[in-house]
Amino acid sequence: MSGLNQRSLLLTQGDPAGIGPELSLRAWLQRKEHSLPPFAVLSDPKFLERVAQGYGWKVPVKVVAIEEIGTVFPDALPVIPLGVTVSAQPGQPNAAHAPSVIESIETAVRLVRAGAASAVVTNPIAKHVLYEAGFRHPGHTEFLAALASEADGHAYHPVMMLWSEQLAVVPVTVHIPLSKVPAALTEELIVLTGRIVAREMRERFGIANPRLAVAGLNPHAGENGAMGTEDGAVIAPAIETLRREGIAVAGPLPADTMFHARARSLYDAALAMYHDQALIPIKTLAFDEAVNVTLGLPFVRTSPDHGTAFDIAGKGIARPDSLMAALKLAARLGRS
Ligand SMILES: NC(=O)C1=CN([C@@H]2O[C@H](COP(=O)(O)OP(=O)(O)OC[C@H]3O[C@@H](n4cnc5c(N)ncnc54)[C@H](O)[C@@H]3O)[C@@H](O)[C@H]2O)C=CC1
Ligand SMILES: NCC(=O)COP(=O)(O)O
Repeated sequence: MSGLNQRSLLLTQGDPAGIGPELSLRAWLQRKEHSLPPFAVLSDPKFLERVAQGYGWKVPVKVVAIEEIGTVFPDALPVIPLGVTVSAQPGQPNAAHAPSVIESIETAVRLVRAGAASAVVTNPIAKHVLYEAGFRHPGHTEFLAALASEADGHAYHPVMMLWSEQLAVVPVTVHIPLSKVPAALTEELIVLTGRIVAREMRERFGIANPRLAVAGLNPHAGENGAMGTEDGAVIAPAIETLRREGIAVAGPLPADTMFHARARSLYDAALAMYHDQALIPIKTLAFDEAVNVTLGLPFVRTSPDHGTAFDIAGKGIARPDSLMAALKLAARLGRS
């Protein structure tokens, strides 16, 4: 495998009715001004050509073998074709699109695991559309871990991190209803998540002694038990365990005061107890720059922080910034 090829990234198709296709084309068009690393899209080349034509964008689409990505990328958008044809109207999701969405992810993982490219970058998928087609995984995060486990028999615990220069957040529980969070939140889960975050902040992000901040679950981190018991009974003991292991951890912190600028300067990553506790602060601070990166996998995966945005798909107004940030972060982490 050539060095050039090993630096290439594989970008999945995502939901073809969402903004993923137009963002992939836009990112390629802006490759020079943003010094983007070479990438190939795993999709139907004819579909991408039609999307480009619809906007009047000059994007030559070229079917490539994986080792050609780096050499083709300066002059054409490299595409690795799927075994299915893709036809979709922007803003009109359909469960019939699921096979191409899933095949694109599976193929990217297989190729990266085989060492043929350095990282997987995923375009957004609409989870409910895939569920309609029988998809059993809550989202990419869990699906990618399942694919990795199927391949080598190891049980991976995937950890979702939303990263930006200003803030990195980790939801300890992820794609579950809010009503199920208290029961899902165990000392073991918090410790396991904290260990993975500390390790990968060191090994992948190059932070020698990462500082973690752990949020409480309840108002005022429980107010000494008067406003909830999980903070003292579950979160505090998990923090003690992590500290005994030599990890620098603060908490449980009241979640309402841990995301302002001075508080953020005291830690490298914040562990939040549920999805929105983590994602609201980072999407408010850095919606256009933040990247979703999955920790705990045997390969690098990043993604833009946003979803399929069916409301604006096909209008040509979707911003490619977060996808471009995801491509750059994947290239950086893929080198570690
Ligand atoms: N990594 C992934 O695959 C993700 C997938 N999703 C999926 O996306 C679907 C829609 O989710 P929503 O909560 O509506 O979030 P969304 O991120 O798709 O849209 C939220 C709002 O942000 C706007 N927006 C999103 N991306 C934008 C961009 N690049 N430029 C300009 N405006 C942008 C949209 O127009 C909308 O008003 C859901 O089915 C969800 O499962 C959501 C987040 C991540
Ligand atoms: N809100 C973030 C999100 O849903 C991302 O999920 P995933 O598909 O990356 O697991």
